[in-house]
Amino acid sequence: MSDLRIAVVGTGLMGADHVLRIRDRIAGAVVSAVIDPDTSRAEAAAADAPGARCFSSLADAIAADAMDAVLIATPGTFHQPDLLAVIEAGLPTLCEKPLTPDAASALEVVQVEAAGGRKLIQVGFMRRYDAGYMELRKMIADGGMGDLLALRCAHRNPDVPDSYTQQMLINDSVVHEFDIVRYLTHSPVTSVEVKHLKRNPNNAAHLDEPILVLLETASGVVADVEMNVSVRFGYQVKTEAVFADGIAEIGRTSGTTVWRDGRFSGAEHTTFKTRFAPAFEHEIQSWVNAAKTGTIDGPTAWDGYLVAAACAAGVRALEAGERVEVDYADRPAFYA
Ligand SMILES: NC(=O)c1ccc[n+]([C@@H]2O[C@H](COP(=O)([O-])OP(=O)(O)OC[C@H]3O[C@@H](n4cnc5c(N)ncnc54)[C@H](O)[C@@H]3O)[C@@H](O)[C@H]2O)c1
Ligand SMILES: O[C@H]1[C@H](O)[C@@H](O)[C@H](O)[C@@H](O)[C@H]1O
Repeated sequence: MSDLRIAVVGTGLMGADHVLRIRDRIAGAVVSAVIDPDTSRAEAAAADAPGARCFSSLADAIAADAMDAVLIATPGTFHQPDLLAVIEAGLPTLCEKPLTPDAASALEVVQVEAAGGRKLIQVGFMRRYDAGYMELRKMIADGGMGDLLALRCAHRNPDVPDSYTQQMLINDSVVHEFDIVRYLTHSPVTSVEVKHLKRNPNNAAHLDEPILVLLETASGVVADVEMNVSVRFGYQVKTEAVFADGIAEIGRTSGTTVWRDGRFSGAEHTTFKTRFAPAFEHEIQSWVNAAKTGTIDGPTAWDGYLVAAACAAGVRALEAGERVEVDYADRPAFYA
């Protein structure tokens, strides 16, 4: 079978990284088009992808029949029109998280996809492809450690761009925990509460963080998430699962520890690019394999909608300072 021709939409931090990954690490696919209104970025990405054509809009690339599948890596606020366009064009698509930044526009994507009768949209919740999270999910399902009582999560970023807003603490960052908590527990998030921790003086003036987010699932598991985006010294995503008969922890270090001069030291990641590199690779290879048969293999648009609905409650909880119940639309039979 010939290589899958992928158009990468948005060639910023994430899109440029995906271009290199597809070129160097993914089998059976090539980057055939790069799309960005910022032509210098598109050209820089094209230079990394032999044979790729540059476009300034997805519409132009679709009109030129430049791809078999699409990888959307633009900021979430730009996702919805492109998602509707790829559904209309029948193109299997991997869309970086969030599906869209609000529940109403996410639900519209779901409804349009369902009406078209083909699952074409996969959402980039790459933690589902991380070895640690996969092992933890299995451990929870196996039940060998007894009931799962709680999840204790830390999500720490060294910094964020100037364009990062207070609401993005929830719908750009904790968005990952909204998905993974449901994935780990097989149970939807039903309520959200947010507490402000003591403000970090290192953060930008418009950000009031770190925050502590409490997610409760229908099964009664509470997950607490320390969301902290100005730690400066590293990137860390870790989860401790508290069971009745033991504790499991994933994500603490990136490898070798050294014992020297009476002290232990070890490496820690400084970016999601390395922390989740194997997960991104696993995610994209699975998606490529499925896209070659015209479908997807991972979190669906419905998963993206559920997270968007939970994030909407999260933003209300952040702003109102009170516990907020999540309001979900009924699941269309198409996603049963
Ligand atoms: N899974 C992860 O861990 C992870 C990590 C980083 C970013 N992301 C996601 O990836 C996406 C991109 O984030 P980023 O940090 O790379 O952003 P970025 O700002 O670095 O890059 C975005 C690029 O998109 C371009 N763009 C904007 N509108 C466009 C349009 N309509 N068509 C084509 N290009 C357009 C911009 O010019 C820019 O070059 C976001 O959805 C973000 O949440 C995911
Ligand atoms: O877009 C990024 C990305 O999703 C990272 O995985 C996450 O740690 C950051 O908080 C977020 O801003």
